[in-house]
Amino acid sequence: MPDEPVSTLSDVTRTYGGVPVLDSISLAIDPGVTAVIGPNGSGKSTLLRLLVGATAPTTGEVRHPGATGPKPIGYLPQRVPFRDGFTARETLAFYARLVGDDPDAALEQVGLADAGDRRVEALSGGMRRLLGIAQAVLGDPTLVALDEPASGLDPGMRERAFRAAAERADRDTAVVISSHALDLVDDHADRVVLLRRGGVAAAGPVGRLLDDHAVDDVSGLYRAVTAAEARTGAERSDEEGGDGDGDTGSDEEGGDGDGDTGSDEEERDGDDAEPDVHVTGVSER
Ligand SMILES: Nc1ncnc2c1ncn2[C@@H]1O[C@H](COP(=O)(O)OP(=O)(O)OP(=O)(O)O)[C@@H](O)[C@H]1O
Repeated sequence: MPDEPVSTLSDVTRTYGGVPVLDSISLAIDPGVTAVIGPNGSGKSTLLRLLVGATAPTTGEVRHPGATGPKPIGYLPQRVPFRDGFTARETLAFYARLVGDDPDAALEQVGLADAGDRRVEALSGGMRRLLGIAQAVLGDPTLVALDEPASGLDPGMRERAFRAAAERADRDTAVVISSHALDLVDDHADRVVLLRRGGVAAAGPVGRLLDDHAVDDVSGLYRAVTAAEARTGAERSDEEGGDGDGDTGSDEEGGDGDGDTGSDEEERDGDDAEPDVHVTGVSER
């Protein structure tokens, strides 16, 4: 395994309307599959956007010491903007030409070989997602960041999408996947980053985190960490005479709220009343 991580975030804060969405995060992204999990609105998409350079940090630094090659970074955004009027194959061929890759092999890999002649606007939402994954991994990037690749896919396809993504990871390549599909995270992730209220609540190899928290799977880890943090928040609120935020439930099934609709200048609702229970600066290194 190379000594240097593929990417690093050093003390990164990202604010919207002056409110930190991610607060002083430090992470090293090593080769392998890293799953970014956490409740709706915890900053998963923002973390991926920061990683790929789609959003600039407000403070701190994102670096890519190990991301190399003609296309160092591949990215599947939460909503994929393909241009209408072209077929799936034509769409991929356009991007494939830029990096000398084979569009048909890419279609095959995500299970869209039979849909190559269909226009992108006629594809189902799930098929567009698969096409987005195929586009993201064209050119064999060293850092692949996929935002909710399994969202909207049927059981067979979500497994296929995750497997296709995970297979990209090797001793040089990091695949970072944000997802609410904790069963797939269990099956395919080497490491987990669990975001919670703007901070990294847990990060590290899956096996080690499960041992540390005495749980059997990633769902158990999610529940253990979010419940422990909610308790901490309630304790703090008791001490401060407040009422806590009572956010103990899992948001895994809370749909795929995208929270990614506005410009960076857009103001969001202030939530300053939330107890500040971030565990920041957890690094895998
Ligand atoms: N461009 C933006 N302008 C204003 N606020 C934003 C912007 N992008 C994200 N946010 C806010 O940042 C917070 C985190 O959003 P983000 O989409 O990163 O969370 P998430 O964990 O990916 O959520 P989900 O699981 O619902 O997709 C949310 O409160 C969201 O409203």
